[in-house]
Amino acid sequence: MKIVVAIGGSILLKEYDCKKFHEYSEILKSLASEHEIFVVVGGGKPAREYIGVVRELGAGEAQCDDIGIEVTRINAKLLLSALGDAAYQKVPHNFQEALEYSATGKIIVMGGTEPAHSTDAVSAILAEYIHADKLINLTSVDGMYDRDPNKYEDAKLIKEITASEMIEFISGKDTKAGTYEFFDMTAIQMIKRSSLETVIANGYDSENLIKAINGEEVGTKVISK
Ligand SMILES: Nc1ncnc2c1ncn2[C@@H]1O[C@H](COP(=O)(O)OP(=O)(O)O)[C@@H](O)[C@H]1O
Ligand SMILES: O=c1ccn([C@@H]2O[C@H](COP(=O)(O)OP(=O)(O)O)[C@@H](O)[C@H]2O)c(=O)[nH]1
Repeated sequence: MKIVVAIGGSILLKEYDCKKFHEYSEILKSLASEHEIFVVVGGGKPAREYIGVVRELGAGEAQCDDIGIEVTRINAKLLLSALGDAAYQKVPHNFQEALEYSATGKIIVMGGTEPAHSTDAVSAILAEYIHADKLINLTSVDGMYDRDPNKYEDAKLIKEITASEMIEFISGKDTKAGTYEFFDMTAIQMIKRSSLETVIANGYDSENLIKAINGEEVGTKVISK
């Protein structure tokens, strides 16, 4: 299978250390013996901190996004360091480059592309671009809830949702640099139009990636309609 894995910066850089990079590099290498793997890495706390500084310096939102993109690419480089020879050692800056580099047969790792969306959107566009079989989005919570689980103790996990329902849910949410809500609109629209099989799961437990690939019940399944 061709699989796009989005790993939130909140997972890889919860602490500023190499543990999660190592853990994911081992799993991705073993998956790559059977599947074609593309990874999209988010910015996490470092991106939000840098965006905060440049915003204070007077930068507009698109420029703040640009700083965020740079940070996602640094995170992508860190994962490339962990993956070594199993990955193509250059971060694609757009989808065409990602496709080009994948001809090497190696794991591809990228960050952001252009302003006005998050890496969730990058992963969904990439999945459409390369005709992926599956998109797996690994984030810091167990999936999509009926409301923010970090704010509401009684929030309920949604096991299955259609892309159309998600669009309704997310419309009107904040879209400032560094704070693209849980899932951004562009990402969901891509999932809807490309009939992409998508799972959102908790990336703190890297076993969830294997479960999602094997079609076991984990996190939230997004149905593309
Ligand atoms: N309905 C929701 N379901 C799940 N998480 C939500 C929801 N609304 C807001 N969140 C928040 O979204 C956060 C995950 O998104 P984000 O911080 O962008 O992570 P990532 O680094 O994985 O992109 C969670 O920590 C959670 O607090
Ligand atoms: O293609 C991209 C990817 C990222 N970003 C910026 O980089 C930040 C960090 O990316 P991430 O996907 O981690 O966003 P988050 O979900 O944390 O807002 C985002 O908030 C955006 O400001 C962007 O503008 N374009």
